[in-house]
Amino acid sequence: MSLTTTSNLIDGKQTAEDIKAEIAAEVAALKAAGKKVPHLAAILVGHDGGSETYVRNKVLACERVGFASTLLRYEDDITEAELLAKVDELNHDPEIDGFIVQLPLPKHIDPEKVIEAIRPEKDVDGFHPMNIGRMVAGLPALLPATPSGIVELLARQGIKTSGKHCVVIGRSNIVGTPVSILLAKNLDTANCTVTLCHSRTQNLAEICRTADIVVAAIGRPEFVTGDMVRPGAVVIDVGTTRVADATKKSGYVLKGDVNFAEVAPLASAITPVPGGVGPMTIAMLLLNTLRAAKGEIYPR
Ligand SMILES: Nc1nc(=O)c2c([nH]1)NC[C@@H]1CN(c3ccc(C(=O)N[C@@H](CCC(=O)O)C(=O)O)cc3)C=[N+]21
Ligand SMILES: [Mg+2]
Repeated sequence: MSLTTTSNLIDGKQTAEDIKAEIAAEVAALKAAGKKVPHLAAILVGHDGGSETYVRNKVLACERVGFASTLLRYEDDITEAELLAKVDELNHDPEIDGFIVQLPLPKHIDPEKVIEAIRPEKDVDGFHPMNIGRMVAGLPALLPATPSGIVELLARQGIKTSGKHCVVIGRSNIVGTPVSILLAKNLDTANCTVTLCHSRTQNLAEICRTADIVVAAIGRPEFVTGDMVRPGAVVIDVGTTRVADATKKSGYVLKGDVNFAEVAPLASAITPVPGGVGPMTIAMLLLNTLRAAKGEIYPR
């Protein structure tokens, strides 16, 4: 066993802690100036285990940085009309600076309708078409948290992106599509050449092997295998799927979209699951809430 192992692990947890410390300092300054602290609300419908964990982590993160937070819980038989009414209450509540509706929602509720009902100024998930449209147009916007977290993580790790070929796998509205747009932008932290791959892509493995940076956002555990990654590539794993495991006290293990055992030895840098992209998502949600509270994007 070597005593001088250098790790290629990208520490998303620590980077998220750094961002939270910066936010906490700003909150302290707001407080000192006699201003109200940012207030995030989260709507959670039903009892999905993953959603419970993520929302709990978001509330804990609010406490950590000095935000106020409110968790609104509803049973999964809430009607769409009732949920839309709750959204509108939050839209008009001057105490609430930003809020999210945790996804997925029960099948009888149309998530697009709920997202469109959120006032763009309070849409700290950055999912509203107004924020997506402004992002695409390069206008100031509340950016979706996972995509902006990935860009921020690469930047803070000193990973060069300009001119690099980035292959994004997955085209969801939440991750794949927006991260491909952000990474292609003419920004110091982006400027990539982006290829967006999905379930209909031909020669996926071959395309992946041409990537300097791979972003895996498919939602299928261990989808990216060693033969798909060029030695020296940077690998960003967005997946967090709970896979049943009777040997664990929780009854499950968290699996990324990357076969870590095969890919980590090849990669120049790789995000672990947990402790990679997930904590960054939460840090960027807090940053959006701070921006919303300060009226940075949509002046009040
Ligand atoms: N309206 C909405 N906004 C979201 O941002 C949103 C959503 N719905 N639905 C689901 C996805 C997923 N997501 C994660 C957030 C944190 C972790 C996270 O903190 N993960 C920890 C591990 C947590 C665990 O132990 O399960 C980690 O990777 O280290 C993961 C996933 C936000 N999402
Ligand atoms: Mg993660």
